[in-house]
Amino acid sequence: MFKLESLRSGYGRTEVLHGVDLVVPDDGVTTVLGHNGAGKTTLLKTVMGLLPARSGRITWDGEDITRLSAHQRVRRGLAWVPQGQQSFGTLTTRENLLVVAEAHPGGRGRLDEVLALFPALEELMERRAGLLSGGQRQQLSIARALLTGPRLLVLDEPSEGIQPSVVQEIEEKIVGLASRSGTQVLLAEQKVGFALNAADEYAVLATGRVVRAGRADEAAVDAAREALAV
Ligand SMILES: Nc1ncnc2c1ncn2[C@@H]1O[C@H](COP(=O)(O)OP(=O)(O)OP(=O)(O)O)[C@@H](O)[C@H]1O
Repeated sequence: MFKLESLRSGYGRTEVLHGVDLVVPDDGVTTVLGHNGAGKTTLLKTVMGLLPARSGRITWDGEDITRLSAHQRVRRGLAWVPQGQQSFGTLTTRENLLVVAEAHPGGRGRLDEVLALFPALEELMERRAGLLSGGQRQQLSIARALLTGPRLLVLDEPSEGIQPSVVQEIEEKIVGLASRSGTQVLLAEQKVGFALNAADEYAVLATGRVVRAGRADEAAVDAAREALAV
């Protein structure tokens, strides 16, 4: 289990997260819901080690990883898909994949498996990433992260700026990742439908505090909407 306990972090003198508790179950998906500025990206960056925790703990299968560098966390199996479908725009899809595949042990061997998950990318291998649609770029971003062979995939607003039909496809891939290949997923979202369809657990974040959390069952939709409306 991946666990955050009383996690605090922020920027300069400003504390943004004021003691966040959260779990990502084994083989499971946890989504963090919240409006713009609630602290979702700050939370994910602290999980990745891109921002230091000021206090509190991050543990993974019992190991305290709170003070590990981002690099050490990646080596333990964390992978990061940042907001905004980031990739190298002037490189082709193939080059974008190979840059990651070659930098990680076993990356090349995972290429076929990852392309089987995102077959749309196979037809776009020679196209520059900068010319792909938002949905295609998002698939490329997730594929790049999967080439590292992660045990926990961290995604920041994967549905942002993507047309609804593709959002559903990405949602299905994320659910499949957790249930079929046992990859844990932690994702931040603003869209309640997407967030809860894909998730086993959810937490609603408001001004850096968890104001609602629980199983992502049918009752969660109303509970999450109510918490977001406050
Ligand atoms: N680099 C930074 N320096 C200072 N303050 C920051 C920085 N990045 C974010 N903040 C502030 O931290 C707070 C939380 O921002 P954060 O980006 O974590 O929210 P979010 O929930 O991810 O929002 P969004 O959905 O808009 O990405 C906001 O008040 C924001 O202004």
